[in-house]
Amino acid sequence: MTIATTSSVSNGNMLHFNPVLLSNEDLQWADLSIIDMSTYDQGPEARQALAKQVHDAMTTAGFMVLVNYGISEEEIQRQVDIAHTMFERTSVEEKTKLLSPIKEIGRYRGFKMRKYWEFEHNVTDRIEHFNWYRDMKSQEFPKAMEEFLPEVSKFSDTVHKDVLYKLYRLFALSLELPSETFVDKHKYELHDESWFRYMAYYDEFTPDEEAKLGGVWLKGHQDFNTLTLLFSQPMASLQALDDAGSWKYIKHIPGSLVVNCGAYMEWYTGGLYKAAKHRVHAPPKDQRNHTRLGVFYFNVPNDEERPNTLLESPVLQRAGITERIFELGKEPVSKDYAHARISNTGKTAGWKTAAGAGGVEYDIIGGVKVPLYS
Ligand SMILES: O=C(O)CCC(=O)C(=O)O
Ligand SMILES: [Fe+2]
Repeated sequence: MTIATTSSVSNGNMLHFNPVLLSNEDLQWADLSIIDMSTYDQGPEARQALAKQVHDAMTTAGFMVLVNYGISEEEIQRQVDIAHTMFERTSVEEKTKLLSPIKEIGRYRGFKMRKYWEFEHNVTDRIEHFNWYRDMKSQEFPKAMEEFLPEVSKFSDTVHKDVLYKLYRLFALSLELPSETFVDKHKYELHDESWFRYMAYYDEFTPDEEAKLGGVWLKGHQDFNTLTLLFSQPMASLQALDDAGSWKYIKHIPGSLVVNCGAYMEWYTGGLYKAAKHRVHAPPKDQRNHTRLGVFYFNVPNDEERPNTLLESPVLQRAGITERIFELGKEPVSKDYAHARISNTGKTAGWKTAAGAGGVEYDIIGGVKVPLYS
């Protein structure tokens, strides 16, 4: 068994996480659009050009990479350091006390410990995560995070009210919808099941376990939420499935933000925008034996929203989309569907089935067909 080494040095009250060095191996990279947000406030033409890029990225891979979006590389590293400090300094007893009520009520707030998700051939995951709501007063945090809570709160607010809202305004523009269409469905002030996450993948499968999983650390899937924001990390590990059926690594651009289209955005656009098919694979040899530690935001609509196709979009109309994904009034309710998806992740037959390369299995969750990719 390999021992995952997480190199860290102490900096006052804080541990510093040393990210793995970039790989020198010749890897197959996904060809994703890079969107430079520095032009967002440079007038209607510049914004229209960004919206066009969003449209093109979302109608193809369902992935895009933002640069110059207002959060620096240092600020991301600071969040990773807080995550590292918190994971290292929180006892198993405290983590157990703050366990996510995943099974009980399908909610992520709190910790998911390793080995909870069940994958192929009876192998369980090696992923630990801690999740929080943007209304941070509504939950308990581990003690080791307490002194950092004001800055975590500031970071979370900026991600939602600045980065995400700008993105939603670009999405609306790209669909020729009123500017606040998506902002109004994902209001900062209202409650929903969106979750921020610190997520650690420990490189500690036995060779036998890893062989049973074909080197896959998290099976190919689509996120169910509207958009996922993944702060880029140096370990080559996240992969996108391209149209030719090949998995390609997503290249690290320091300080960038990987944006992933989820199922709700696919529903809102009647399938015009594609929920990104992605997975997490073991890194190349020169990045082994290092923990992969990242920061994420998974955004879902406010609790009472019922995501369905926005047929009023002239872009959808021109694309010939005339039917809603759900009959009016039969759409899942955001808070209920989140419950169904969260409680079933890593637990259904689809997650446990080894279909072989290129295979797709389906679970039915909340009446919706949910694919998993091998
Ligand atoms: O770890 C990553 O980069 C992606 C994680 C992921 O796909 C998920 O949690 O849904
Ligand atoms: Fe995902």
